[in-house]
Amino acid sequence: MAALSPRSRGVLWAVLWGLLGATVALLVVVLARTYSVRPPASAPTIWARKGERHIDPAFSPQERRELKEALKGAIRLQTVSFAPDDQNTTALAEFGPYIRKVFPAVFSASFIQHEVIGEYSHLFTVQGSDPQLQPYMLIAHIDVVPASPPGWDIDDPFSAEERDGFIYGRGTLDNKNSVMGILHALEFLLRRNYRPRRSFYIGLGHDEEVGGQKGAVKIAAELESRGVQLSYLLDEGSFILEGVITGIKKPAAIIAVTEKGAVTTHLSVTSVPGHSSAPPKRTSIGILSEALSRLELHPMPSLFGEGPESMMFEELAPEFSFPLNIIMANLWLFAPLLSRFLEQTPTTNALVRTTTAITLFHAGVKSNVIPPSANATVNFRIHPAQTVDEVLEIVDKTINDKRVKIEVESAFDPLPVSPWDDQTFGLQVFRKTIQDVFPDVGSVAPGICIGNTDSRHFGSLTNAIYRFNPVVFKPDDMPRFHGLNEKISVESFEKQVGFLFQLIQNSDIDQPPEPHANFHEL
Ligand SMILES: N[C@@H](Cc1ccccc1)C(=O)O
Ligand SMILES: CCCCCC(=O)O
Ligand SMILES: [Zn+2]
Ligand SMILES: [Zn+2]
Repeated sequence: MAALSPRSRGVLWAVLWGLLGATVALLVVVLARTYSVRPPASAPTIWARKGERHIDPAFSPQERRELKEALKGAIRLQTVSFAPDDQNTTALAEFGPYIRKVFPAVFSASFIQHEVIGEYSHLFTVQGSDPQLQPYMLIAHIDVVPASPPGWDIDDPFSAEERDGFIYGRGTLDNKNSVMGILHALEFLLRRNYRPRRSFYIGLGHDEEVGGQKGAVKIAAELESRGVQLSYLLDEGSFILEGVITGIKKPAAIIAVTEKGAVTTHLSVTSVPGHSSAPPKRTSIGILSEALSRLELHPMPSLFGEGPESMMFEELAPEFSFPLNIIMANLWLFAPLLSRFLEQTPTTNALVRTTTAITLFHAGVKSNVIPPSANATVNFRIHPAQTVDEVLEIVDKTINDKRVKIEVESAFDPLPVSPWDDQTFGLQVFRKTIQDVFPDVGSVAPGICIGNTDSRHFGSLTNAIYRFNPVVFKPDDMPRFHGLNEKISVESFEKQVGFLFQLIQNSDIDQPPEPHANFHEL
């Protein structure tokens, strides 16, 4: 220091003080955002409804047996979708008579209209006593993805076998639990002479797993032709996460306010067939395999923090203990650090970037014939901060091989982000109902549905589209989706029905009182 000229010493002191000032300022901002982050808006304590008695979701032992057996019967109907034009239509056709038999009150109520749409989908219109109240909609899907016995703990994925308190079967989580849960909640309310004030629709699509073009699309078009506008729509797509988000102790209800986009590409390479005894330097299989490997080895760029995923972590910040709470409340600063951690597992990596999944590969005709062609399908689920066009441009640049033909089978951009503020009616109802049925849930936060759902077809009927099933979801549940040992505990299913039983009643109030107001019993 002494060796420096007075002028240099002055500059150095200025720099040091400047750095200190900047550090202090940064610290103030970081701590202010952490500790001033609004605690998760808790639902109103007791939700008063004008002049109506509230019916508690207390189901008799007989009713609990009944709802369990009804779900099992639905699982046993193998309503499998293989492709848009390849479904088990026999089972789909049986589903209508089945629910008519299981839900007599729903099908006989004078104020409920049932319609079959697109041959195998179902639309119920439940006419409320107060036509002034804007209707809402609950949707779910009847169809399931295929399942075969190898790898399952039970003999038959469609047996609905009950074991250790769980009902096993394809569709127990995705999504017959919601189909049967919605109808059973309504059935139990009707048996208690309940008539809703606010009208609502129930839409049960029969081809969600293959895009929904014949079910949900037609239901939405029919309601649009009737001029229907919805106060909110609730579909599958997210859960009550327990032990899934590292660093959070209490269960967190994540309500997906958007869903990723998707693009399904078909890659192909053609070449001249010939005798395998005199092979060319490269075959179509080798060329395509190399292109696919490039896609897998060069994941899409991290966009973490540029979409609504940051809302989720900021809303959850108070649930984290120090120092994670500081990181979550300051993603503007720590997003790169957090994304490195999140990309370690498939489910959270799906929040960080557009995902790349090579799902089909067909090539070759015989072991001694040079393959005339090689074909592959790659399924991308697009991060909310990216578009179909941007993804396709990156795919083209990554493959960088004119011998590989790239075709788009289907594509749609990420969905709009639904409202998430204290004034949003649906959100108020969800918070209240979650508090009613899952009092140990520590927070309710917005999220992204990493898969795609039928709800994306209803954007012309409302902008308040939410994806959430009130089922506690643990780390070992994700692989069950479209995978092995799909199962739901009897307790979880009963609570799902209880949630829907409450949701219908809680949706009956006029408009939620100002948020954070004190609510009181009647
Ligand atoms: N829900 C399924 C099927 C689906 C695919 C693409 C669009 C819509 C639905 C999925 O997310 O994979
Ligand atoms: C939880 C994500 C659900 C995606 C929609 C489906 O696979 O039916
Ligand atoms: Zn599915
Ligand atoms: Zn589903």
